[in-house]
Amino acid sequence: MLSAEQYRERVAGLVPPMPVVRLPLDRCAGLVLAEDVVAGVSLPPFDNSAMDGYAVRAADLAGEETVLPVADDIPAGRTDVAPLAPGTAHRIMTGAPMPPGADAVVQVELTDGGTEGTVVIRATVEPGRHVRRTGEDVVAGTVVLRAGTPLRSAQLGLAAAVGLAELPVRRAPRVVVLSTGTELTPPGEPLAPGRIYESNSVLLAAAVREIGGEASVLRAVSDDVEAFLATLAGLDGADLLITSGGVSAGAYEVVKDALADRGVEFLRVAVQPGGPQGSGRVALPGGAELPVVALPGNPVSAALSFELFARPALLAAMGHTRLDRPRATARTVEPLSSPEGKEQYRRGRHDEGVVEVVPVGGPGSHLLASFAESNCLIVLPVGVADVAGGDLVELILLD
Ligand SMILES: Nc1nc2c(c(=O)[nH]1)N[C@H]1C(S)=C(S)[C@@H](COP(=O)(O)OP(=O)(O)OC[C@H]3O[C@@H](n4cnc5c(N)ncnc54)[C@H](O)[C@@H]3O)O[C@H]1N2
Ligand code: MOO
Repeated sequence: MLSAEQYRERVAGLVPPMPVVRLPLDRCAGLVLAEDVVAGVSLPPFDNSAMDGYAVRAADLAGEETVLPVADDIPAGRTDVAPLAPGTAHRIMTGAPMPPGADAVVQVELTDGGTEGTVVIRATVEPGRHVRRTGEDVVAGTVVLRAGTPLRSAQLGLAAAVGLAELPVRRAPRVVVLSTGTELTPPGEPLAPGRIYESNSVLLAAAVREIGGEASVLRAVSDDVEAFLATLAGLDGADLLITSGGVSAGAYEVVKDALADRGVEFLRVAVQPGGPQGSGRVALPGGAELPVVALPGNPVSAALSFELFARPALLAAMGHTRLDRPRATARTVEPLSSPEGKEQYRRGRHDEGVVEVVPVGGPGSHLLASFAESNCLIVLPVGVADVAGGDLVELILLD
């Protein structure tokens, strides 16, 4: 039996790094930058005003009130800005280029707001006041975003600000999710006796999309090996197949029966939930090799197996270097027990400061509602059988 850590390493090697592609900015959110990006322009690209007001020479202002002639009006976007003559002011708007010769801006609230003719300025200012200097934020020719940076809104805004329309990224992995089980009925349809609604494919596809992957769901296949193998025929472009169900010890273990002789190893991992697992590479009818992670069918087992094994593998393939969720320690308000020799993951809700954690529901891997209610996992490592109320436990923070 492999430990959770050993199995995680095995699955990590399954999905190769995604190819680098150039994508328009609006398709880059959630992906990882593949190359350093150099700014073609400085930010700001020119000295400009930080306030609506008047561009002046600071030395021209003296005493409580100065009256200056207003020689020009500079809205943002103007490109033909005349120099400021000594002893005059230009009305200027936020973001407009500073006129040559001016060294400060007086905000309009400190003036009489005069436009034609003259302005009365009721303040003095130091040189540089309310002027945003060229290159203060970014200097043209320098690296603004490093390879390996996860691209979120702030990074994409910066790329656009330095004039880039697209970025080199590792493309999203294409993950096919396939759940198996003759008992499964798609949600929305009437439920016959002995059947249950299919939920794993919805949960797993959402979990793939949450980390920026592309997920497509194949209709749940029945426990029929031929039907299962037939679905593999159309999977040439996929980067990973995630199956759920059919991997344990029963008489109708469709995934195991179909794939055990085709490159997928089925084994037990010392975790609960998530004991029975399968992983490997399957040769597709077209000749390509498809990485497969075969997860157990119990809903919480499938979810946790994705969390512990498939998620880090996909994140690494996308170019992420931080593969783990944040962890914390907190006091459990209730006692907990765990099967010896297994790493157990209990569901819990921590309070805002992550001081205390309330275990939610029991350890059973069918308890999907308590999983949905939780915002963390409580890790009970191998060797820990009993934890008393008030003891410190390690948490994986999910929110
Ligand atoms: N004799 C043994 N029986 C079982 C063992 C074992 O070691 N010996 N292991 C148990 C553990 S632990 C798990 S986990 C499950 C894993 O079983 P399978 O991966 O073969 O999954 P199934 O039998 O197909 O389903 C298990 C359970 O989950 C429900 N299920 C399956 N798929 C879905 C889905 N897409 N949406 C919602 N619910 C699903 C299914 O109806 C079953 O109730 O095996 C134990 N048994
Ligand atoms: O490993 Mo199973 O996932 O305990 O229910």
